[in-house]
Amino acid sequence: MRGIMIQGTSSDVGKSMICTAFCRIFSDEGFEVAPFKSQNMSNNSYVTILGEEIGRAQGVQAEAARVLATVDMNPILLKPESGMKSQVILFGKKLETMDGMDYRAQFYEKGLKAIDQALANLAQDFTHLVIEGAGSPAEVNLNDREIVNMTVAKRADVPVILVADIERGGVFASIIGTLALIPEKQRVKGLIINKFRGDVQLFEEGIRFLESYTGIPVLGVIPHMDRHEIEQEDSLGVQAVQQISRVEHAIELVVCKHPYMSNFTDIEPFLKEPDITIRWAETVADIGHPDILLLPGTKSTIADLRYWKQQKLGAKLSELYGDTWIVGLCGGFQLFAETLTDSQGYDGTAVENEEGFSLIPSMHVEFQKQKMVRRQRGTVKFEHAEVEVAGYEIHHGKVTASAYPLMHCGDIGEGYFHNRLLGTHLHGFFQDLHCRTAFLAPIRRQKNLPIPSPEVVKDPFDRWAGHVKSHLDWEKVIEIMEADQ
Ligand SMILES: NC(=O)CC[C@H](N)C(=O)O
Repeated sequence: MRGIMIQGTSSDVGKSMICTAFCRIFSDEGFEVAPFKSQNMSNNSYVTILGEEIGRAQGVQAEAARVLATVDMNPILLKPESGMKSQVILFGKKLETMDGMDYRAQFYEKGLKAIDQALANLAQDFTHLVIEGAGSPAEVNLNDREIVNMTVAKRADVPVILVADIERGGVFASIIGTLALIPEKQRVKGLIINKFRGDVQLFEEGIRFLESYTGIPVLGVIPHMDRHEIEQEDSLGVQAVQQISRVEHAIELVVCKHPYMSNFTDIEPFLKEPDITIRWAETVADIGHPDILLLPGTKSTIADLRYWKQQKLGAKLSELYGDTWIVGLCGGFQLFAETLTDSQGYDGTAVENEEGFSLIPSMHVEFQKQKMVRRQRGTVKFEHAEVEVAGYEIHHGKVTASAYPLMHCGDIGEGYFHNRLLGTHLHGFFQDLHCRTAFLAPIRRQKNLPIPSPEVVKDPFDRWAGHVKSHLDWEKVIEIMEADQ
């Protein structure tokens, strides 16, 4: 099998997004291509159609490649939770919870085996892979135990393209420093300068310097793209999820930033609405009096509940209730319960009976061993519209409360919607344009904002891939990929 690996000079240089673009371009050109990342560390996961968990980025990249996402595309997923531990997901299934030391000591061999197995499985269905690295490949203290960068490039026997982010500065030093420290430097066959702002021609001299100093071609300088509308995956991307609207009387959306927040990709769809200002609240004092207060998912509901109790969020919620639209997604929804039970600590903190914020009468959450991982769809009745929504669930908590269900999934009620309080276990709820528009309609009406009619925009993958391709020497990329190592 052939392929190409994208490594970065550090985290958040845009590796995932470059891989997404490559997946779409290869797919356009008729390659049988799949994304791959050996190990992800993220609380944003993607649910495959078989109800297994992988990192969101590989799920999204599979969509870009127009193939079904499978667990082989991301065999190892670490989901950080309370107490400095992580839940280890192997081939889509929860294995165990470990701290970092144990993980490193016990998992290395198992991890390598999983990677080889996944690569072999992918080779049966695909001819080419777009492989994403993680963090920096130059963490010299980890060289003998790493299973995310050069180890993977070697095992898959693919060339590497190194991506650097010019926005954060130090682009020359980060490229040259990385090349000086990594093992297998000869695998690096190309460089990409990402997130460029301004006139690319002004960087000509920079390109010449890099090429003559390193002997490696610069394959392209990719200008920053503001509204690409493709989901971001790791928590560094959270900074990007905020927005100041220029619209007068804009809708104010405040998001509670739980210490163990997960699935923040649920908030990204609101960035597509130019009449919404989005702010984060780390403390109750940050909340103010917004139009919408959103409590996202959390890896450790009880731990975050205790954090917010200390902050006296309960009193704030009572003050806002009935006026502000209060939205809880997954763990955020569970916070609205009267009581929560986690006898065995499946959510991270063992407790028999923890009092919740009691916004929903007789709602009780019980955390169960069995993790509910599935895709779900249902019908939601809003004030003036009934919409079909599809999303996915990932939670241990089972909720008992049936009054005012938000939606009907067949004959089963899910979530809660009454008196401007909305809660659901469904991630991806606001991703749906029709659902988002119907939810926002009464708020827009009240604020005298125009209600847009949902229009279908150009496929964001096509737009992003077109942008990347037009700034790359694409023929050279193919040549690098098809050459023998
Ligand atoms: N994704 C989430 O928000 C999960 C909520 C909670 N930690 C559970 O497992 O039930």
